[in-house]
Amino acid sequence: MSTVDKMLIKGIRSFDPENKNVITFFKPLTLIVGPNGAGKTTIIECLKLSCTGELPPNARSGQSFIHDPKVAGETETKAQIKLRFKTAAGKDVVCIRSFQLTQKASKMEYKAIESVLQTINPNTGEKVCLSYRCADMDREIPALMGVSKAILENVIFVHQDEANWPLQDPSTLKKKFDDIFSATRFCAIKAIC
Ligand SMILES: Nc1ncnc2c1ncn2[C@@H]1O[C@H](COP(=O)(O)OP(=O)(O)OP(=O)(O)O)[C@@H](O)[C@H]1O
Repeated sequence: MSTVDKMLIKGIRSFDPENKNVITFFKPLTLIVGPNGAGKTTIIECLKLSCTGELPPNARSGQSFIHDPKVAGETETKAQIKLRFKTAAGKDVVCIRSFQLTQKASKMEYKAIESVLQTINPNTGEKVCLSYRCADMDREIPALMGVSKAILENVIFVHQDEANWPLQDPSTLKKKFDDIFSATRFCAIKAIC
């Protein structure tokens, strides 16, 4: 079974860009407790983004997900999420995703600037790069974890704003079930008697 070990968050929502906030996850369970606005949802959002590449539903294409530079009187925030997990095969893997939010003349500009997926050689401790491309990482991480992207997005790290999807309209529900059960990978067979 794959396990999430540690996550570093810098410059995401209320997480300060100047400090390295590290969350360590414990076995068999980690409870995240805190007052309203403390950042509990942000932790789940960062786990989901790290594993699937998907921004939260209320992120305004990334702009409201990155710590607002105006809070510190700056014009730019550099943000990073670093996730360390063990694959289903027991290998240590690190995923690093970096972002930037810049105040331009009339609007804020969000950019995903670099990403890297590394594995750690257990004998030497040396880091070996598996991928630099976001699209490859978004595919490779669920495969390394042994969990589909649809399960990570809709079940394990489901966002609180989207948690009622089982009660949504029939077409949304069908699409989610098709994704979860990979129905689109199989051709439909209908028997007529
Ligand atoms: N772009 C941003 N820049 C700076 N701070 C932000 C930004 N977006 C959101 N915040 C702050 O981040 C915090 C978001 O917290 P989050 O929703 O993760 O908290 P929570 O612990 O899940 O709260 P609740 O219990 O109310 O669900 C809030 O305090 C909000 O004001």
